[in-house]
Amino acid sequence: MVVLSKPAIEQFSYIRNSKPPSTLMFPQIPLVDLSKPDSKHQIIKACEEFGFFKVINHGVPLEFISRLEAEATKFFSLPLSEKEKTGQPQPYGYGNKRIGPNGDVGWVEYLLLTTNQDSNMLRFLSGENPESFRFALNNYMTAVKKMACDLLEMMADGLKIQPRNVLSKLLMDEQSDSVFRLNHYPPCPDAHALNGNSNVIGFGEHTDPQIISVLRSNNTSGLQISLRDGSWISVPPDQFSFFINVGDSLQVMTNGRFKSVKHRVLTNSVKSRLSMIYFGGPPLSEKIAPLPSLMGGGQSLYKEFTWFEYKKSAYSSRLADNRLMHFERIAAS
Ligand SMILES: C=C1C[C@]23C[C@@]1(O)CC[C@H]2[C@@]12CC[C@H](O)[C@@](C)(C(=O)O1)[C@H]2[C@@H]3C(=O)O
Ligand SMILES: O=C(O)CCC(=O)C(=O)O
Ligand SMILES: [Fe+2]
Repeated sequence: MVVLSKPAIEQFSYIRNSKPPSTLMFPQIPLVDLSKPDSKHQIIKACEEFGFFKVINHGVPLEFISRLEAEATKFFSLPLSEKEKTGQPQPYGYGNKRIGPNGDVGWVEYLLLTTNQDSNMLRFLSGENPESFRFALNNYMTAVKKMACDLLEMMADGLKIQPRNVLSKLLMDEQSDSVFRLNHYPPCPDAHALNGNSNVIGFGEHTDPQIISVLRSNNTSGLQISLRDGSWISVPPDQFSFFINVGDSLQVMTNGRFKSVKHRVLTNSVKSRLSMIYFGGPPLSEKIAPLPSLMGGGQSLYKEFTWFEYKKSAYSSRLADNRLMHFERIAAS
């Protein structure tokens, strides 16, 4: 990570904390225990109320998680010139502070990869031992994709939709346009010194455009989600669990019954944060529309569009923009 001088750090956005961090902690993040028989109902409730939940007893081997964390830590510890050999994230590669193509910045460096075998995402990797990095990525991504598909099937069951693979088959498709991201947020010690009671933005507020996102981080706090009333709550970190985001596409497919969750990451002044996120997306040609059984005889809240069209529009937007707004159908009065 490039070390910024004080004037340069001022280009980052700050969040002023009105309350001390402890009172911002919110313990009631929905918790889904996949070993319990009623977990599908918990999932539906969480997707409707928060668009977000935490998963335990997930079945992803801890060894896959710690192996990838070790490889990612090694990669981000390389000199900048080495990391840059991976190529710029256009759209896949190594990125530093600039997020997306439209001027967003954050106190973060990252690796963005496609999971599509055809595109041979792993050729983007550089570093000392790309083979062991590839191996760790493959094991982790296979296990997390399987969990994402299991969750989507439980959602279909809970929503009484048949066949139960109606959502998961989009991730299983060979042409699935899924993405994998490793984010490294170095400590940002200058934030408090410069601005007193405030935090620097690591990753600005946004919703994820895909169907479902599966996030795992180390034990450093920073992730926040926005509630319906617009307030932000901190998600206590848990390195042994996964956090699930409803994406914009799943909001549309459930005709607004599930809500995509607005989230952001604040930097920590002492510890670095490392997160790994699988964004499960459909094939580019897939039509994103409400599932017929969720229309209840009513109208779709959204215009018809393909994932290609939505992605194109998303990539011409800023991080905090409401991307779904352009695809909402105006209700006839
Ligand atoms: C500013 C942007 C970064 C982003 C593409 C976009 O134009 C708007 C959506 C952003 C987002 C958020 C979720 C994922 O991290 C991501 C990979 C995605 O699919 O959409 C990022 C994009 C990115 O970093 O390129
Ligand atoms: O790094 C994190 O914890 C979340 C980042 C995020 O929301 C994203 O990459 O889309
Ligand atoms: Fe996100």
